Amino acid sequence: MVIEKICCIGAGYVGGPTCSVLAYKCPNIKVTVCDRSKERIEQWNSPKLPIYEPGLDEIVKECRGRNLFFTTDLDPAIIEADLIFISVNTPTKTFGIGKGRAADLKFVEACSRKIASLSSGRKIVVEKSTVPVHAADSIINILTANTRPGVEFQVLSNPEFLAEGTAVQDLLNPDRVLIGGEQSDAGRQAVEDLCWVYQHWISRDKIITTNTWSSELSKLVANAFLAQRISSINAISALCEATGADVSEVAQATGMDSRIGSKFLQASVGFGGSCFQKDLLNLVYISECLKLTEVASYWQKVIDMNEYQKSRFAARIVERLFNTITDKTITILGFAFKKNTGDTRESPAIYVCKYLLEEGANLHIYDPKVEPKQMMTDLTSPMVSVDPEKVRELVKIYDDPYSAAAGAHAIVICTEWDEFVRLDYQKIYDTMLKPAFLFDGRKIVDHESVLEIGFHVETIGKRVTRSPLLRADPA
Ligand SMILES: NC(=O)C1=CN([C@@H]2O[C@H](COP(=O)(O)OP(=O)(O)OC[C@H]3O[C@@H](n4cnc5c(N)ncnc54)[C@H](O)[C@@H]3O)[C@@H](O)[C@H]2O)C=CC1
Ligand SMILES: O=C(O)[C@H]1O[C@H](OP(=O)(O)OP(=O)(O)OC[C@H]2O[C@@H](n3ccc(=O)[nH]c3=O)[C@H](O)[C@@H]2O)[C@H](O)[C@@H](O)[C@@H]1O
Repeated sequence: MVIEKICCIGAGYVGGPTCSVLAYKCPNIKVTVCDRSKERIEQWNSPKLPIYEPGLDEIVKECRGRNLFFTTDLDPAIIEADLIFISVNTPTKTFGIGKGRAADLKFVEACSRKIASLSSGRKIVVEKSTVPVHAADSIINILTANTRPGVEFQVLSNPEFLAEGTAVQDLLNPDRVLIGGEQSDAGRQAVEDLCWVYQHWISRDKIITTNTWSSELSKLVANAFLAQRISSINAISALCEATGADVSEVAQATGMDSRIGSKFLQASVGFGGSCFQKDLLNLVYISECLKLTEVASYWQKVIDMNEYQKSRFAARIVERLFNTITDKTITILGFAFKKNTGDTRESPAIYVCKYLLEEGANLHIYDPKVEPKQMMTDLTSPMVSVDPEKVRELVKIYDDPYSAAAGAHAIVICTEWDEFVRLDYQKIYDTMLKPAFLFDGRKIVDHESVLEIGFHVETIGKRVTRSPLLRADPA
Protein backbone atom coordinates (compact mmCIF):
# COMPACT_ATOMS: atom_id res chain seq x y z
CA MET A 1 0.00 0.00 0.00
CA VAL A 2 1.34 3.42 -0.87
CA ILE A 3 1.15 5.82 2.04
CA GLU A 4 -0.21 9.13 0.80
CA LYS A 5 -1.76 10.59 3.92
CA ILE A 6 -0.52 10.39 7.49
CA CYS A 7 -2.32 11.56 10.60
CA CYS A 8 -0.57 12.03 13.94
CA ILE A 9 -2.60 12.27 17.14
CA GLY A 10 -0.67 14.35 19.69
CA ALA A 11 1.17 17.55 18.77
CA GLY A 12 3.62 17.46 21.64
CA TYR A 13 7.40 17.20 21.94
CA VAL A 14 7.35 14.01 19.87
CA GLY A 15 4.40 14.37 17.49
CA GLY A 16 5.27 17.93 16.47
CA PRO A 17 8.98 17.58 15.58
CA THR A 18 8.64 14.00 14.24
CA CYS A 19 5.89 14.91 11.81
CA SER A 20 7.54 18.18 10.81
CA VAL A 21 10.68 16.29 9.78
CA LEU A 22 8.58 13.63 8.10
CA ALA A 23 6.70 16.24 6.06
CA TYR A 24 10.01 17.96 5.23
CA LYS A 25 11.59 14.75 3.94
CA CYS A 26 8.45 13.36 2.26
CA PRO A 27 6.91 16.17 0.19
CA ASN A 28 4.76 13.52 -1.54
CA ILE A 29 2.95 12.70 1.74
CA LYS A 30 0.32 14.88 3.37
CA VAL A 31 0.93 14.99 7.13
CA THR A 32 -1.77 16.24 9.49
CA VAL A 33 -0.90 16.65 13.17
CA CYS A 34 -3.89 16.78 15.50
CA ASP A 35 -4.27 17.70 19.12
CA ARG A 36 -7.24 18.27 21.34
CA SER A 37 -5.49 21.29 22.86
CA LYS A 38 -6.67 24.33 20.91
CA GLU A 39 -3.91 26.44 22.47
CA ARG A 40 -1.16 24.05 21.34
CA ILE A 41 -2.49 23.87 17.78
CA GLU A 42 -2.79 27.66 17.59
CA GLN A 43 0.86 27.90 18.63
CA TRP A 44 1.92 25.36 15.99
CA ASN A 45 0.14 27.55 13.44
CA SER A 46 1.73 30.76 14.75
CA PRO A 47 5.24 32.24 14.36
CA LYS A 48 6.10 31.17 17.95
CA LEU A 49 5.97 27.37 18.12
CA PRO A 50 4.88 25.74 21.40
CA ILE A 51 8.26 24.07 21.87
CA TYR A 52 11.80 25.26 21.41
CA GLU A 53 14.04 22.97 19.36
CA PRO A 54 17.07 24.20 17.40
CA GLY A 55 16.29 23.98 13.65
CA LEU A 56 12.57 23.31 14.05
CA ASP A 57 11.28 26.78 13.13
CA GLU A 58 12.88 26.63 9.69
CA ILE A 59 11.46 23.19 8.90
CA VAL A 60 7.95 24.07 10.03
CA LYS A 61 8.08 27.33 8.08
CA GLU A 62 9.00 25.48 4.91
CA CYS A 63 6.35 22.72 5.15
CA ARG A 64 3.41 24.26 6.99
CA GLY A 65 0.50 24.75 4.58
CA ARG A 66 2.33 22.72 1.89
CA ASN A 67 2.11 19.15 3.15
CA LEU A 68 2.15 19.78 6.91
CA PHE A 69 -1.01 20.79 8.75
CA PHE A 70 -1.82 21.33 12.42
CA THR A 71 -5.44 21.04 13.47
CA THR A 72 -7.85 20.22 16.30
CA ASP A 73 -10.20 18.69 13.75
CA LEU A 74 -9.25 15.09 14.32
CA ASP A 75 -12.08 13.22 12.57
CA PRO A 76 -11.40 14.10 8.93
CA ALA A 77 -7.67 13.57 9.44
CA ILE A 78 -8.29 10.04 10.75
CA ILE A 79 -10.81 9.24 8.03
CA GLU A 80 -8.48 10.16 5.17
CA ALA A 81 -5.24 8.75 6.64
CA ASP A 82 -3.56 5.57 5.43
CA LEU A 83 -1.34 5.54 8.51
CA ILE A 84 -2.00 7.01 11.94
CA PHE A 85 0.66 7.71 14.55
CA ILE A 86 -0.49 7.68 18.16
CA SER A 87 1.84 10.13 19.82
CA VAL A 88 -0.03 11.12 22.93
CA ASN A 89 1.35 11.33 26.45
CA THR A 90 1.62 8.14 28.54
CA PRO A 91 2.28 9.52 32.04
CA THR A 92 2.77 7.55 35.23
CA LYS A 93 -0.57 6.65 36.80
CA THR A 94 -1.52 8.85 39.74
CA PHE A 95 -4.40 6.70 41.00
CA GLY A 96 -5.67 3.14 41.35
CA ILE A 97 -3.80 -0.05 40.52
CA GLY A 98 -0.15 0.63 39.72
CA LYS A 99 -0.39 4.19 41.09
CA GLY A 100 2.97 5.97 40.94
CA ARG A 101 4.52 3.30 38.68
CA ALA A 102 2.38 1.93 35.84
CA ALA A 103 1.94 3.90 32.62
CA ASP A 104 -1.46 5.49 32.24
CA LEU A 105 -2.74 4.43 28.84
CA LYS A 106 -6.06 6.28 28.94
CA PHE A 107 -5.04 8.67 26.15
CA VAL A 108 -3.81 5.81 23.95
CA GLU A 109 -7.08 3.99 24.54
CA ALA A 110 -9.14 7.10 23.71
CA CYS A 111 -7.24 7.40 20.41
CA SER A 112 -7.85 3.72 19.61
CA ARG A 113 -11.58 4.07 20.20
CA LYS A 114 -11.72 7.18 18.05
CA ILE A 115 -9.81 5.49 15.22
CA ALA A 116 -12.07 2.43 15.43
CA SER A 117 -15.23 4.52 15.20
CA LEU A 118 -14.11 6.43 12.12
CA SER A 119 -12.14 3.96 10.02
CA SER A 120 -12.95 2.15 6.83
CA GLY A 121 -10.76 0.06 4.50
CA ARG A 122 -7.19 -0.67 5.57
CA LYS A 123 -5.39 1.38 8.22
CA ILE A 124 -1.99 1.12 9.78
CA VAL A 125 -1.96 2.32 13.38
CA VAL A 126 1.47 3.08 14.80
CA GLU A 127 2.38 3.31 18.48
CA LYS A 128 4.80 6.22 18.62
CA SER A 129 4.16 6.85 22.30
CA THR A 130 6.26 4.89 24.78
CA VAL A 131 4.07 2.09 26.11
CA PRO A 132 4.35 -1.05 28.24
CA VAL A 133 5.03 -4.37 26.50
CA HIS A 134 1.85 -5.79 24.98
CA ALA A 135 0.10 -2.42 24.70
CA ALA A 136 -0.36 -3.25 21.01
CA ASP A 137 -2.56 -6.16 22.12
CA SER A 138 -4.93 -3.77 23.87
CA ILE A 139 -4.97 -1.41 20.90
CA ILE A 140 -5.80 -4.14 18.40
CA ASN A 141 -8.49 -5.50 20.73
CA ILE A 142 -10.14 -2.11 21.05
CA LEU A 143 -9.87 -1.48 17.32
CA THR A 144 -11.35 -4.79 16.21
CA ALA A 145 -14.10 -4.82 18.85
CA ASN A 146 -15.37 -1.38 17.95
CA THR A 147 -15.16 -1.11 14.20
CA ARG A 148 -17.34 -1.90 11.23
CA PRO A 149 -17.00 -5.20 9.38
CA GLY A 150 -14.46 -5.17 6.57
CA VAL A 151 -12.05 -2.73 8.20
CA GLU A 152 -8.53 -4.10 8.38
CA PHE A 153 -6.08 -2.82 11.00
CA GLN A 154 -2.41 -3.46 11.50
CA VAL A 155 -0.81 -2.15 14.68
CA LEU A 156 2.91 -1.39 14.60
CA SER A 157 5.30 -0.33 17.31
CA ASN A 158 7.65 2.43 16.22
CA PRO A 159 9.11 4.02 19.36
CA GLU A 160 10.82 7.37 19.19
CA PHE A 161 14.40 7.84 20.42
CA LEU A 162 14.86 11.59 19.91
CA ALA A 163 16.24 13.63 22.79
CA GLU A 164 14.95 17.12 23.45
CA GLY A 165 17.27 19.92 22.47
CA THR A 166 18.63 17.81 19.61
CA ALA A 167 15.29 16.53 18.29
CA VAL A 168 15.70 17.78 14.73
CA GLN A 169 19.21 16.39 14.35
CA ASP A 170 18.16 13.10 15.96
CA LEU A 171 15.22 12.81 13.56
CA LEU A 172 17.22 13.75 10.48
CA ASN A 173 20.04 11.40 11.34
CA PRO A 174 18.88 8.74 13.82
CA ASP A 175 21.15 5.98 15.15
CA ARG A 176 18.35 3.59 14.20
CA VAL A 177 14.64 3.43 13.45
CA LEU A 178 12.83 0.56 15.13
CA ILE A 179 9.66 -0.94 13.73
CA GLY A 180 7.90 -3.89 15.36
CA GLY A 181 4.99 -5.69 13.79
CA GLU A 182 2.87 -8.79 13.78
CA GLN A 183 4.63 -11.88 12.39
CA SER A 184 2.13 -12.47 9.57
CA ASP A 185 2.00 -11.53 5.89
CA ALA A 186 -0.24 -8.55 6.62
CA GLY A 187 1.97 -7.55 9.53
CA ARG A 188 5.16 -7.77 7.49
CA GLN A 189 3.54 -5.75 4.70
CA ALA A 190 2.57 -3.00 7.14
CA VAL A 191 6.15 -2.93 8.47
CA GLU A 192 7.43 -2.56 4.90
CA ASP A 193 4.96 0.27 4.25
CA LEU A 194 6.31 2.21 7.23
CA CYS A 195 9.90 1.38 6.20
CA TRP A 196 9.12 2.96 2.82
CA VAL A 197 8.17 6.21 4.55
CA TYR A 198 11.42 6.35 6.54
CA GLN A 199 13.51 5.33 3.54
CA HIS A 200 12.81 8.76 2.05
CA TRP A 201 15.82 9.88 4.12
CA ILE A 202 17.15 6.99 6.21
CA SER A 203 19.11 4.11 4.75
CA ARG A 204 17.56 0.67 5.05
CA ASP A 205 20.40 -0.73 7.16
CA LYS A 206 19.50 1.72 9.93
CA ILE A 207 15.91 0.52 10.01
CA ILE A 208 15.51 -2.45 12.32
CA THR A 209 12.39 -4.60 12.13
CA THR A 210 11.41 -6.88 15.01
CA ASN A 211 8.37 -8.47 16.53
CA THR A 212 6.04 -6.06 18.29
CA TRP A 213 7.00 -6.99 21.85
CA SER A 214 10.74 -6.63 21.23
CA SER A 215 10.14 -3.18 19.82
CA GLU A 216 7.96 -2.04 22.72
CA LEU A 217 10.42 -3.41 25.27
CA SER A 218 13.51 -2.03 23.51
CA LYS A 219 12.28 1.52 24.01
CA LEU A 220 11.95 1.05 27.77
CA VAL A 221 15.31 -0.72 27.88
CA ALA A 222 17.10 2.03 25.94
CA ASN A 223 15.88 4.67 28.38
CA ALA A 224 16.65 2.45 31.36
CA PHE A 225 20.24 1.90 30.17
CA LEU A 226 20.77 5.62 29.54
CA ALA A 227 19.40 6.54 32.96
CA GLN A 228 21.46 3.78 34.55
CA ARG A 229 24.68 5.27 33.17
CA ILE A 230 23.84 8.63 34.69
CA SER A 231 22.97 7.10 38.06
CA SER A 232 26.17 5.06 37.93
CA ILE A 233 28.39 8.08 37.36
CA ASN A 234 26.40 10.09 39.91
CA ALA A 235 27.03 7.36 42.48
CA ILE A 236 30.73 7.63 41.66
CA SER A 237 30.52 11.42 42.03
CA ALA A 238 29.68 11.00 45.71
CA LEU A 239 32.68 8.71 46.06
CA CYS A 240 34.87 11.31 44.33
CA GLU A 241 33.76 14.07 46.69
CA ALA A 242 34.59 11.84 49.65
CA THR A 243 38.01 10.80 48.37
CA GLY A 244 39.37 13.80 46.49
CA ALA A 245 39.09 12.15 43.07
CA ASP A 246 37.58 14.17 40.21
CA VAL A 247 34.56 12.58 38.57
CA SER A 248 35.32 14.13 35.16
CA GLU A 249 38.73 12.51 35.18
CA VAL A 250 37.28 9.20 36.31
CA ALA A 251 34.58 9.40 33.61
CA GLN A 252 37.16 10.14 30.93
CA ALA A 253 39.47 7.36 32.04
CA THR A 254 36.60 4.90 32.22
CA GLY A 255 34.77 5.99 29.08
CA MET A 256 37.84 5.75 26.87
CA ASP A 257 37.50 1.99 27.09
CA SER A 258 35.68 1.39 23.83
CA ARG A 259 33.58 -1.31 25.49
CA ILE A 260 32.22 1.28 27.91
CA GLY A 261 32.11 4.39 25.72
CA SER A 262 32.26 8.04 26.72
CA LYS A 263 28.69 9.23 26.21
CA PHE A 264 26.20 9.78 29.02
CA LEU A 265 28.83 9.87 31.72
CA GLN A 266 28.29 13.49 32.77
CA ALA A 267 27.76 13.56 36.51
CA SER A 268 25.08 16.10 37.37
CA VAL A 269 22.56 17.28 39.92
CA GLY A 270 20.46 14.34 38.66
CA PHE A 271 18.57 13.44 35.52
CA GLY A 272 15.24 15.01 34.69
CA GLY A 273 12.88 15.04 31.73
CA SER A 274 9.50 13.55 31.13
CA CYS A 275 10.63 10.03 30.33
CA PHE A 276 13.56 8.49 32.21
CA GLN A 277 11.79 8.22 35.55
CA LYS A 278 8.42 7.37 33.98
CA ASP A 279 9.87 4.62 31.79
CA LEU A 280 12.00 3.18 34.58
CA LEU A 281 8.96 3.05 36.85
CA ASN A 282 7.10 1.34 34.04
CA LEU A 283 9.86 -1.26 33.70
CA VAL A 284 9.88 -1.83 37.46
CA TYR A 285 6.11 -2.24 37.47
CA ILE A 286 6.13 -4.71 34.58
CA SER A 287 8.84 -6.75 36.31
CA GLU A 288 6.88 -6.79 39.56
CA CYS A 289 3.71 -7.88 37.78
CA LEU A 290 5.70 -10.74 36.27
CA LYS A 291 6.99 -11.64 39.76
CA LEU A 292 10.55 -10.77 38.77
CA THR A 293 11.30 -9.13 42.11
CA GLU A 294 15.08 -8.91 41.74
CA VAL A 295 14.77 -7.42 38.29
CA ALA A 296 12.34 -4.82 39.61
CA SER A 297 14.56 -3.84 42.54
CA TYR A 298 17.63 -3.64 40.29
CA TRP A 299 16.00 -0.98 38.10
CA GLN A 300 14.35 0.75 41.05
CA LYS A 301 17.87 1.50 42.35
CA VAL A 302 18.53 3.69 39.30
CA ILE A 303 15.66 5.94 40.37
CA ASP A 304 16.68 5.81 44.04
CA MET A 305 20.19 6.92 43.14
CA ASN A 306 18.76 9.86 41.18
CA GLU A 307 16.69 10.94 44.19
CA TYR A 308 19.78 10.64 46.37
CA GLN A 309 21.80 12.81 43.99
CA LYS A 310 19.22 15.59 43.89
CA SER A 311 18.73 15.62 47.66
CA ARG A 312 22.47 15.42 48.33
CA PHE A 313 23.04 18.52 46.21
CA ALA A 314 20.17 20.50 47.73
CA ALA A 315 21.22 19.58 51.27
CA ARG A 316 24.79 20.68 50.55
CA ILE A 317 23.56 24.17 49.61
CA VAL A 318 21.93 24.60 53.02
CA GLU A 319 24.86 23.09 54.86
CA ARG A 320 27.45 25.31 53.19
CA LEU A 321 25.34 28.39 53.79
CA PHE A 322 25.96 27.87 57.51
CA ASN A 323 22.95 25.58 57.93
CA THR A 324 20.41 28.32 57.56
CA ILE A 325 18.95 29.85 54.43
CA THR A 326 15.76 31.35 55.84
CA ASP A 327 15.38 34.83 54.29
CA LYS A 328 18.62 34.41 52.34
CA THR A 329 18.54 35.05 48.61
CA ILE A 330 19.59 32.27 46.29
CA THR A 331 19.83 32.66 42.54
CA ILE A 332 18.84 29.69 40.44
CA LEU A 333 20.45 29.69 37.01
CA GLY A 334 18.57 27.34 34.71
CA PHE A 335 15.17 25.79 35.22
CA ALA A 336 14.84 23.52 32.15
CA PHE A 337 15.70 19.84 32.66
CA LYS A 338 18.62 20.22 30.21
CA LYS A 339 20.00 22.88 27.88
CA ASN A 340 18.42 23.80 24.54
CA THR A 341 14.88 23.08 25.63
CA GLY A 342 12.19 25.02 27.44
CA ASP A 343 10.80 21.80 28.91
CA THR A 344 10.70 21.61 32.71
CA ARG A 345 9.10 18.21 33.21
CA GLU A 346 10.81 16.44 36.15
CA SER A 347 13.53 19.08 36.04
CA PRO A 348 16.02 18.70 38.90
CA ALA A 349 15.73 22.49 39.30
CA ILE A 350 12.17 22.00 40.57
CA TYR A 351 13.42 19.60 43.22
CA VAL A 352 16.21 21.96 44.30
CA CYS A 353 13.81 24.93 44.44
CA LYS A 354 11.30 22.93 46.47
CA TYR A 355 13.98 22.05 49.01
CA LEU A 356 15.21 25.63 49.29
CA LEU A 357 11.68 27.06 49.52
CA GLU A 358 10.85 24.68 52.35
CA GLU A 359 13.81 26.20 54.20
CA GLY A 360 12.38 29.69 53.63
CA ALA A 361 14.87 31.02 51.07
CA ASN A 362 14.04 33.78 48.59
CA LEU A 363 14.68 32.51 45.07
CA HIS A 364 15.68 34.60 42.08
CA ILE A 365 15.32 32.43 38.99
CA TYR A 366 16.61 32.91 35.46
CA ASP A 367 16.31 30.58 32.47
CA PRO A 368 16.77 31.69 28.87
CA LYS A 369 13.95 29.56 27.44
CA VAL A 370 11.47 28.62 30.15
CA GLU A 371 8.40 30.86 30.30
CA PRO A 372 7.93 32.54 33.72
CA LYS A 373 4.36 31.27 33.77
CA GLN A 374 5.64 27.69 33.47
CA MET A 375 8.09 28.15 36.37
CA MET A 376 5.32 29.47 38.60
CA THR A 377 2.99 26.66 37.57
CA ASP A 378 5.68 24.11 38.48
CA LEU A 379 6.60 25.72 41.80
CA THR A 380 3.03 26.27 42.98
CA SER A 381 1.90 22.75 42.09
CA PRO A 382 0.69 20.63 45.04
CA MET A 383 3.68 18.32 44.52
CA VAL A 384 6.00 21.22 45.39
CA SER A 385 4.13 23.30 47.92
CA VAL A 386 0.98 23.29 49.99
CA ASP A 387 1.18 27.09 50.22
CA PRO A 388 1.25 28.58 46.70
CA GLU A 389 0.82 32.12 48.07
CA LYS A 390 4.02 31.74 50.07
CA VAL A 391 5.82 30.49 46.95
CA ARG A 392 4.67 33.53 45.01
CA GLU A 393 6.11 35.73 47.80
CA LEU A 394 9.46 33.94 47.84
CA VAL A 395 10.08 33.51 44.10
CA LYS A 396 11.08 36.25 41.67
CA ILE A 397 11.73 35.48 38.01
CA TYR A 398 14.26 37.49 36.04
CA ASP A 399 14.98 37.94 32.36
CA ASP A 400 18.73 38.33 32.76
CA PRO A 401 21.24 36.47 34.95
CA TYR A 402 23.03 39.56 36.27
CA SER A 403 19.92 41.14 37.81
CA ALA A 404 18.95 37.70 39.16
CA ALA A 405 22.29 37.44 40.98
CA ALA A 406 22.46 40.97 42.42
CA GLY A 407 22.27 40.93 46.20
CA ALA A 408 22.26 37.12 46.41
CA HIS A 409 24.09 34.96 48.95
CA ALA A 410 24.56 32.13 46.48
CA ILE A 411 24.18 31.08 42.87
CA VAL A 412 23.02 27.60 42.00
CA ILE A 413 23.49 26.32 38.44
CA CYS A 414 20.82 23.74 37.65
CA THR A 415 20.93 23.65 33.83
CA GLU A 416 24.03 23.51 31.63
CA TRP A 417 23.09 26.38 29.28
CA ASP A 418 26.12 27.48 27.24
CA GLU A 419 25.58 31.11 28.24
CA PHE A 420 26.28 30.21 31.90
CA VAL A 421 29.79 29.12 30.92
CA ARG A 422 30.49 32.56 29.48
CA LEU A 423 28.98 34.80 32.17
CA ASP A 424 31.08 37.60 33.61
CA TYR A 425 31.49 36.03 37.05
CA GLN A 426 33.56 38.95 38.33
CA LYS A 427 30.65 41.28 37.61
CA ILE A 428 28.28 38.87 39.33
CA TYR A 429 30.58 38.47 42.33
CA ASP A 430 30.83 42.23 42.80
CA THR A 431 27.07 42.56 43.22
CA MET A 432 26.61 39.59 45.57
CA LEU A 433 26.66 39.44 49.36
CA LYS A 434 29.87 38.00 50.86
CA PRO A 435 30.94 35.33 51.31
CA ALA A 436 29.59 34.59 47.83
CA PHE A 437 28.84 30.95 47.03
CA LEU A 438 28.62 29.23 43.68
CA PHE A 439 27.04 25.77 43.49
CA ASP A 440 27.70 24.32 40.07
CA GLY A 441 25.26 21.43 39.63
CA ARG A 442 26.42 20.85 36.07
CA LYS A 443 30.21 21.17 36.29
CA ILE A 444 30.29 23.81 33.54
CA VAL A 445 32.10 26.73 35.14
CA ASP A 446 35.88 27.18 35.14
CA HIS A 447 36.29 26.50 38.84
CA GLU A 448 39.85 27.77 39.14
CA SER A 449 38.95 31.19 37.80
CA VAL A 450 35.84 31.63 39.95
CA LEU A 451 37.82 30.57 43.00
CA GLU A 452 40.32 33.24 42.15
CA ILE A 453 37.58 35.85 41.95
CA GLY A 454 36.69 34.94 45.55
CA PHE A 455 33.72 32.60 45.25
CA HIS A 456 33.33 29.62 47.53
CA VAL A 457 32.71 26.88 45.00
CA GLU A 458 30.89 23.59 45.31
CA THR A 459 30.31 21.22 42.46
CA ILE A 460 29.45 17.62 41.70
CA GLY A 461 32.10 14.95 42.04
CA LYS A 462 35.03 17.21 42.89
CA ARG A 463 36.30 19.22 45.85
CA VAL A 464 37.00 22.78 44.84
CA THR A 465 36.38 24.87 47.92
CA ARG A 466 39.70 26.13 49.23
CA SER A 467 38.54 28.30 52.10
CA PRO A 468 40.20 27.02 55.28
CA LEU A 469 36.87 27.68 56.98
CA LEU A 470 35.03 25.29 54.73
CA ARG A 471 37.52 22.74 53.49
CA ALA A 472 36.74 19.14 54.34
CA ASP A 473 39.69 17.08 55.52
CA PRO A 474 41.06 14.69 52.92
CA ALA A 475 39.87 11.14 53.41
N1 LIG B 1 9.41 14.11 25.07
C1 LIG B 1 10.29 13.33 24.48
O1 LIG B 1 11.42 13.74 24.24
C2 LIG B 1 9.96 11.92 24.10
C3 LIG B 1 8.73 11.34 24.41
N2 LIG B 1 8.45 10.06 24.03
C4 LIG B 1 7.13 9.48 24.29
O2 LIG B 1 6.21 10.04 23.35
C5 LIG B 1 4.92 10.21 23.95
C6 LIG B 1 4.49 11.67 23.83
O3 LIG B 1 5.40 12.45 24.58
P1 LIG B 1 5.41 14.04 24.44
O4 LIG B 1 5.27 14.42 23.02
O5 LIG B 1 6.58 14.50 25.22
O6 LIG B 1 4.04 14.41 25.22
P2 LIG B 1 3.30 15.81 25.21
O7 LIG B 1 2.55 15.87 26.48
O8 LIG B 1 4.25 16.90 24.87
O9 LIG B 1 2.28 15.68 23.98
C7 LIG B 1 1.19 14.83 23.96
C8 LIG B 1 0.02 15.55 23.29
O10 LIG B 1 -1.03 14.63 23.08
C9 LIG B 1 -2.25 15.34 23.20
N3 LIG B 1 -3.36 14.39 23.42
C10 LIG B 1 -3.54 13.53 24.45
N4 LIG B 1 -4.65 12.81 24.25
C11 LIG B 1 -5.17 13.20 23.07
C12 LIG B 1 -6.32 12.81 22.33
N5 LIG B 1 -7.13 11.83 22.76
N6 LIG B 1 -6.56 13.42 21.16
C13 LIG B 1 -5.75 14.40 20.72
N7 LIG B 1 -4.65 14.82 21.36
C14 LIG B 1 -4.37 14.22 22.53
C15 LIG B 1 -2.02 16.27 24.38
O11 LIG B 1 -2.93 17.37 24.35
C16 LIG B 1 -0.56 16.69 24.12
O12 LIG B 1 -0.47 17.91 23.41
C17 LIG B 1 5.06 9.69 25.37
O13 LIG B 1 4.65 8.36 25.42
C18 LIG B 1 6.55 9.78 25.65
O14 LIG B 1 6.96 8.83 26.58
C19 LIG B 1 9.34 9.31 23.32
C20 LIG B 1 10.57 9.84 22.97
C21 LIG B 1 10.97 11.18 23.33
O1 LIG C 1 12.12 8.77 25.67
C1 LIG C 1 12.50 9.92 25.80
O2 LIG C 1 11.80 10.85 26.24
C2 LIG C 1 13.90 10.31 25.46
O3 LIG C 1 14.60 10.40 26.73
C3 LIG C 1 15.93 10.85 26.64
O4 LIG C 1 16.00 12.14 26.05
P1 LIG C 1 15.77 13.49 26.92
O5 LIG C 1 15.11 13.15 28.21
O6 LIG C 1 15.10 14.45 26.02
O7 LIG C 1 17.23 14.07 27.20
P2 LIG C 1 18.62 13.41 27.63
O8 LIG C 1 19.68 14.05 26.85
O9 LIG C 1 18.57 11.94 27.63
O10 LIG C 1 18.78 13.92 29.13
C4 LIG C 1 17.95 13.44 30.17
C5 LIG C 1 18.45 13.97 31.50
O11 LIG C 1 19.70 13.36 31.84
C6 LIG C 1 20.66 14.36 32.14
N1 LIG C 1 22.00 13.85 31.75
C7 LIG C 1 22.21 13.39 30.48
C8 LIG C 1 23.43 12.88 30.12
C9 LIG C 1 24.46 12.83 31.07
O12 LIG C 1 25.61 12.36 30.82
N2 LIG C 1 24.22 13.30 32.33
C10 LIG C 1 23.00 13.79 32.70
O13 LIG C 1 22.82 14.19 33.87
C11 LIG C 1 20.21 15.58 31.35
O14 LIG C 1 20.75 16.76 31.86
C12 LIG C 1 18.71 15.48 31.51
O15 LIG C 1 18.30 16.01 32.73
C13 LIG C 1 16.72 9.91 25.72
O16 LIG C 1 18.04 10.41 25.56
C14 LIG C 1 16.04 9.79 24.35
O17 LIG C 1 16.73 8.83 23.56
C15 LIG C 1 14.60 9.33 24.56
O18 LIG C 1 13.93 9.28 23.32
